[in-house]
Amino acid sequence: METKQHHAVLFPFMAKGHIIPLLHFAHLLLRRRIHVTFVTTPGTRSFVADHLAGHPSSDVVTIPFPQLGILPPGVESSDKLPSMSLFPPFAMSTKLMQPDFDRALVTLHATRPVDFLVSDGFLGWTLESANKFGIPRLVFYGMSCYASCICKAVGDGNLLAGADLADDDPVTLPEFPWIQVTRNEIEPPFSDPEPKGPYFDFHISCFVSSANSFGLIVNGCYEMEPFFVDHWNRHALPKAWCVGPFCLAEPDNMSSSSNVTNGPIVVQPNNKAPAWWMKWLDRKLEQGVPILYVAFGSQAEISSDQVKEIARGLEDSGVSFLWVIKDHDLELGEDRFEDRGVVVREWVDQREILTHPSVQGFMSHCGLNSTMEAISAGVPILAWPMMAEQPLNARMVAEEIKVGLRVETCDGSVKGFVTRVGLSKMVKELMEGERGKEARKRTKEYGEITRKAMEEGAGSSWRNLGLLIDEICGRKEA
Ligand SMILES: O=c1ccn([C@@H]2O[C@H](COP(=O)(O)OP(=O)(O)O[C@H]3O[C@H](CO)[C@@H](O)[C@H](O)[C@H]3O)[C@@H](O)[C@H]2O)c(=O)[nH]1
Repeated sequence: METKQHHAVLFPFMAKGHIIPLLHFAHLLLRRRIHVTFVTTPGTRSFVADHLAGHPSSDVVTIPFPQLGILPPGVESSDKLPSMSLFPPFAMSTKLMQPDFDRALVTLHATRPVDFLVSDGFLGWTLESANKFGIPRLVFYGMSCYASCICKAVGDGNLLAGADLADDDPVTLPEFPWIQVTRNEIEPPFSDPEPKGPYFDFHISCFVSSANSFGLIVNGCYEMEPFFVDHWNRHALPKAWCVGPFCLAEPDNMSSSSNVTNGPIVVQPNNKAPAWWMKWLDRKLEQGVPILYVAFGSQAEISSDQVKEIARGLEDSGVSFLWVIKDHDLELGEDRFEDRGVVVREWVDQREILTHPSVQGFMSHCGLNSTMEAISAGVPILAWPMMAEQPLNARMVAEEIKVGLRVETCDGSVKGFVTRVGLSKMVKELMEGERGKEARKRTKEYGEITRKAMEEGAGSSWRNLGLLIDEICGRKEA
């Protein structure tokens, strides 16, 4: 007997670090035979469509990105902003998409009733849209429960209120006395002694919408942070559902499936020629040379002085490396690395790199996606957080689950400059030292845990997603 195919609408915030995990999540839903409509803007449509690979149970719907005078025309993804100082107006301008989104939802709902909406935490206004149609909303913030619990503890306790608190003074969290944070580790406006202003109000309205949503989906598994998941679910709303790591979602390449229950499944062959850096990694594997992968996500801003110092530090370390940089023009004199290190100035398939057997370490800014991709590949991290909640992810990595080490800054501040000496010392420690060895062992253990969690049928994340779908779709049908 055929069962009704459920329909989910997914609407990420316009940033690669937010779109990518929801694309992976889309594949998790497609594997459950749920029809997915992915909402995005025209400028990111092809990126989204490529990832969904024309899956017949998926659609891509675009709505225009609002054009505000303050933002450069044509920028529809925060990683394309010329400066992250434009992030607040970029994020706030998404509110102007509501009328178009509402119209899109009317059509979608009339054509194929929507069972639930998954939308980004930054798109708080989508709760109101969903409520108009009685559609339950799941929120995705792209944060671990560890980081969410710390942010909540800091906010609820007003812990950074003291005007005389210096930026690097440690503050102990009463709820988690083994954790200390500094003002420099919390993103403005929340690090201000008295947070206020339109961007603060914007976030507060997003938090309120989030708390009033059906649930929070977490890009991680319960076993990675059980204490913090339980803490969140006892003291905060909405309920957190650990259904990841999303990067372990296998694409469901169905070529034909209008009849979703019994449709033939044809796996499309991967005809892509390997990128030159993957061939380089293969060669290094044959030579038995371990590689440090160096990358800082899609939107980190690093000064050219700092980039040049990274080059010197990598050179001094004697370690072999593959370094992806966003700055296409900066002159680094790469020839001096000879065959020991390569610099890639293109978009790479990061997961493909991290799962290559020659990659034995990852110097990372600790965006949550990169963190989860490294852990699930069993690659230990050299944490160098740059912005957003990355300092908290770095704490989780180095102190809580101990799957990595941290770079040393010249003044001990999380925002401090990293010299060639500090960098090469920690690179060597990660790749060759005892602490690196210990972190590698623990990362492999956590990698195994994450893979088990995602196992079809038995894994905790797999089962959680099943329970969530039953609950949310059941509610709709009741
Ligand atoms: O050449 C590249 C560069 C990046 N990526 C991918 O892009 C994503 C980047 O995400 P992430 O590592 O989380 O970094 P950001 O882009 O910086 O992510 C933003 O979004 C994350 C999720 O909310 C937050 O944790 C970060 O702090 C925030 O900066 C990852 O999946 C990478 O694999 C590639 O595949 N190829």
